[in-house]
Amino acid sequence: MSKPVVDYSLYLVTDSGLNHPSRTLLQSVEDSILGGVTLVQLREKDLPTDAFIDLARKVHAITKKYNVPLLINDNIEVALAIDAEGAHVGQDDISCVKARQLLGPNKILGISTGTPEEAKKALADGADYIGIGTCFMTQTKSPKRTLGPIGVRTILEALPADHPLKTVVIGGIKDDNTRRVIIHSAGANGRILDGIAVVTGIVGAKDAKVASEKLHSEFKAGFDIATKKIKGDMTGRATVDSVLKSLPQLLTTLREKSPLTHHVSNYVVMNDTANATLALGGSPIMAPSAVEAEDLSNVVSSVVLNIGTLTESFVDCMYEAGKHANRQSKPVVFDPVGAGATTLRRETTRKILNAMHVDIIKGNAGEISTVASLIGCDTESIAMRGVDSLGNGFVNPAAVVQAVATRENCVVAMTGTIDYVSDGYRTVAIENGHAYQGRITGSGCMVASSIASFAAISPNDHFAAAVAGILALNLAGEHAAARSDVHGPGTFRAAFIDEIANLTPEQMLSEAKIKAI
Ligand SMILES: Nc1ncnc2c1ncn2[C@@H]1O[C@H](COP(=O)(O)OP(=O)(O)OP(=O)(O)O)[C@@H](O)[C@H]1O
Ligand SMILES: Cc1ncsc1CCO
Repeated sequence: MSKPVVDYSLYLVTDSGLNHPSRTLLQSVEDSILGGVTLVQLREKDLPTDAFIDLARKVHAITKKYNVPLLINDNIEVALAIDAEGAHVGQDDISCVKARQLLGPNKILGISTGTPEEAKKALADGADYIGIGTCFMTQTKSPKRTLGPIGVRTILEALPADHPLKTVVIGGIKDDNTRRVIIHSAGANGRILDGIAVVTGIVGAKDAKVASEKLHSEFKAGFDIATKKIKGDMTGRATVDSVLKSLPQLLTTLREKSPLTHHVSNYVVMNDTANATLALGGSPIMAPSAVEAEDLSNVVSSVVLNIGTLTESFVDCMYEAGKHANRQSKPVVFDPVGAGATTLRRETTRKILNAMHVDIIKGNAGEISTVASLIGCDTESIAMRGVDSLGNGFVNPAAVVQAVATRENCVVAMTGTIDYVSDGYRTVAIENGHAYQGRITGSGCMVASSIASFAAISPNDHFAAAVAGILALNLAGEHAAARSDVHGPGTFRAAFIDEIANLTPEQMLSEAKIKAI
């Protein structure tokens, strides 16, 4: 019999210890197949061979009924005894080469990998697929360091794009992280994960069929978006020209709808960001407790996460708020304040980018540079901090925002004398604003709030939201600085809030100094 063609998209890995007490493992397997599982691995670390064979036969009877391949974990003897479709081995089990010899050429063989080197070796040793993990911390595995989508991407990028080796991700994959794992791990070489391997999310779920259906549809949604990302598909994105024309209407809509934004922000700027949000026409709620983040996610229209004054409780709240905003498709604006300054800030920034999908990253040049290095942007080719660097520290700032936006599949707004915004497809430079903005604390944080208010009313175009958010405050900055009653940063601060409120939609068009790049 020739090797079966495998659909890796939803791969169930069983674990009797984690199986929901309301049903047997066999029921879990059948329900999950009815819900869309395309491949099953029977993993029984503690069963003696005879009992393992017995259980494997029963599972195989079910999988065969639905034409779903069954792989046996680790034990090649069991795989051969029941004529399973293949086997999966770990790094510490029988070697891939030996397993292939025993199984023959027509069985499916997979191996667990956690580094680019292991992945390349698996390819050379004749594996059909690799399981890449551990992606997130799980009940079954607690490695010292998890890969996160960024680590998964590094492994995908180490593999040749055109080789038939398939890839699945494993470790803490759930319905609420599947989509972003697939999108974020998509490699610059065009490699997209072929599937997700799930343990607890299915066998431990109350209803294995419903859980599988949800996981399958999240995988498909993520795969479609990742494919578009890889192809650089502009479908559905307005041109820069039409975005600029839409800016007055965006301000009008914001004022009509007055969207509520959940701020998990820092102690220094909380009051100013709340007032700036109100002056613009939005509604702020400053809520740093993780306990109310889920409730709030039902009523807010966007979220700002700001790491300015980092404490453990702030971080907990950011994870909760981000996770629930993702679940409800509400935009998340991330402001990695001082991201490069300390290990805690770097690590928190890395964890936030791994733990949720951030729709818009807003930062100054230093912060965006830190993000770029954390996510593995090719810093050489985007020419960061060169000798001829411009005011904001990059030889080519537009290339930096474009590269980070492409890699994270989000919008990046980099502030400074000139602001740069990109979604990876469209990039602009905004030349409005006044030096006084750089002389008061929190002007960047207020920009994040403004972007979040606009993102709430522009859910399908966060690029337009970021451009509008920056422009609105920069115009207010120019107007405030020109006032005869402004004599320095103190009077500017008050006048700035006034001028945010006084800004007219028409000025968003007539005074904008925005260039497409
Ligand atoms: N010299 C300047 N000329 C024009 N606009 C400026 C200038 N300095 C800052 N701005 C504007 O101020 C806003 C905040 O940018 P900045 O890069 O200073 O933020 P930041 O460093 O993150 O601030 P903070 O950490 O205090 O919140 C942006 O809208 C930017 O355009
Ligand atoms: C000054 C300062 N310190 C932590 S946060 C903050 C405000 C700028 O974001």
